[in-house]
Amino acid sequence: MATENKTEEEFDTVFSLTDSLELSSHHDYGPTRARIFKIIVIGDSNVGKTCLTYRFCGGTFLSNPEATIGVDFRERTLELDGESIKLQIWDTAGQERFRKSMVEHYYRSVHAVIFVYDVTSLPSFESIPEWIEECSRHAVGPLVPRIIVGNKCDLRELREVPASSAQLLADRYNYPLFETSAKEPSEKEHVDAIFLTLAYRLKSHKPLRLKQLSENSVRQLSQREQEEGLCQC
Ligand SMILES: Nc1nc2c(ncn2[C@@H]2O[C@H](COP(=O)(O)OP(=O)(O)OP(=O)(O)O)[C@@H](O)[C@H]2O)c(=O)[nH]1
Repeated sequence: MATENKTEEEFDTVFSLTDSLELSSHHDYGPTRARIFKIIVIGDSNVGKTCLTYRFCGGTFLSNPEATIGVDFRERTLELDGESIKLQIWDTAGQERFRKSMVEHYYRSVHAVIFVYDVTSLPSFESIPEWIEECSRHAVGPLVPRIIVGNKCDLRELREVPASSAQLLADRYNYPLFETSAKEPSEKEHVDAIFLTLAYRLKSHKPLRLKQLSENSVRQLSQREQEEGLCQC
């Protein structure tokens, strides 16, 4: 899906929804009685933020997305243990020129953050600490769950970021790590698992057992490593 400039009216609608979330935190219900959670997806340009969110919300892969300008919004409602949870996903622009006027809005009342890098681009991985730092600068609280995602695992020959380096970074921050591909149809469940992990965390308000999740993701990675050779996805 091509991203496009949002009209002021569209932004106002979303921001007023976000403002209302701010008033009562996690206990907000939309008209369908679903609790609504705002998740932002951030990372360098071209790492696949739009494709990942579209894969989760739309089910398919966007082969030719345009660069995101400002922010794009997608939603998906999940039924978890008999409860409706609506994830409002903010797909943000990676390019500085398309994001600077919007940054304050991204971080306002955020419930969870997904940091994305591209496994075929070392610079995009090296930027992750800067994105984490930006989050902290915008007063995203330490209890707001965060996940690191390495995308484009299907490009096996082009991988520049070893899974082991990514795991070291994830361990340093104690965030779960997922590696996946928005493109590979067989990875759809893995993409869903990223968002589901956050949804369960937000639903339960319980601290994530980060170490365990981290170990699980390593186990998944190494199992796949054995199965598929180089690529961990
Ligand atoms: N091979 C492969 N290509 C991908 C994958 N995910 C995204 N792409 C491609 O990478 C390019 C950038 O994808 P986007 O989703 O627009 O990246 P973005 O991070 O949203 O970029 P900005 O909007 O500029 O911040 C597009 O050409 C996608 O088709 C993936 O998992 N595998």
